[in-house]
Amino acid sequence: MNFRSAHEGNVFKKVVAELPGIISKKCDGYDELYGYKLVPDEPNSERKFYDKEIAECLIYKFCKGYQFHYEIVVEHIVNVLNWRREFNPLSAAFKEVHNKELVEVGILASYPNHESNKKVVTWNIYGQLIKKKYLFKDGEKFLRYRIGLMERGLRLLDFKDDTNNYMTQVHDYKGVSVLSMDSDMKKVVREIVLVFQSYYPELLYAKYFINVPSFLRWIYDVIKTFVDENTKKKFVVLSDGRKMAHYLKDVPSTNYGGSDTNTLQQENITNVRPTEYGLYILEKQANEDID
Ligand code: HEM
Repeated sequence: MNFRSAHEGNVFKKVVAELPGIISKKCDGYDELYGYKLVPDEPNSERKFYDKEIAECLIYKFCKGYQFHYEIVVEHIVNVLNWRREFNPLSAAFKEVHNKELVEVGILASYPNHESNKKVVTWNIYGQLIKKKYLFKDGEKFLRYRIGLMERGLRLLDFKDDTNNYMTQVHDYKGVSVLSMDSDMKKVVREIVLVFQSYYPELLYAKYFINVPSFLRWIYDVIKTFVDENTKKKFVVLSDGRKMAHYLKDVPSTNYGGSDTNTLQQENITNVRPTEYGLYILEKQANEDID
């Protein structure tokens, strides 16, 4: 953790110290973030889930993301926890069964030899959805699928490791044509972009949009209007997908300019498990449902 001034260090300490009270008052006690417990366990609790170092790394991300402005940091943590309590992203990631056609286009891969924060890559092969517009009709289902993928991707990060605590994402738009984006799609895209911006701060390192022909740049310009400045700086648009190899050393398959003959599907990490605390929350919810 780096503090550029005493003020930053003080804000961080204040957030850590006051968070238990804030969460119990403003989040109905919901203290889970990306599967980790943000506040210490009760002294008499049977099971212990709190990992001080991880919790502080996560709180530090919020402080950094909101420029160590105490009120804004706290407001965002409260919003994120309340959103998680309602939306239940752990369920989207580890319990719900998503449409097979969506699952097929989201691939999680890990490249331990890559440079910092390019070690975990989510590939979204959205070009393959072009003839499947019906998948965008139910925006909620699409959103739950995409958030589930995001949460599972977060499990591959190591929040204690500065070289692997952000993720990289790739959108492959191969096959997308001029008349490809209808209003259902636009609505879904907008919603996901806003959810990522509001509830997943300081997690994206770089985002590549590949196989985007020049006549589709207008879509980029439209979507960019609802993306915040900081996120936009992380975007790279490439017309030729093979150029990906300039940005990710070990890219699979020659389609992305790599020498590896593996396909993306072969690299896909499917056996991602929830954290212990995530599992505990899911089990508790299941028991409450039975009651
Ligand atoms: C019709 C085909 C397309 C589909 C199905 C599609 C799908 C999506 C979806 C679901 C998202 C939400 C964010 C995510 O899942 O990571 C998204 C975001 C985005 N897309 Fe596309 N898209 C399409 C075409 C394009 C094209 C041609 C461009 C041009 C570069 C583009 C640029 C973007 C940008 C800039 C974002 C915002 C990313 C973010 O804020 O994280 N999209 N798209």
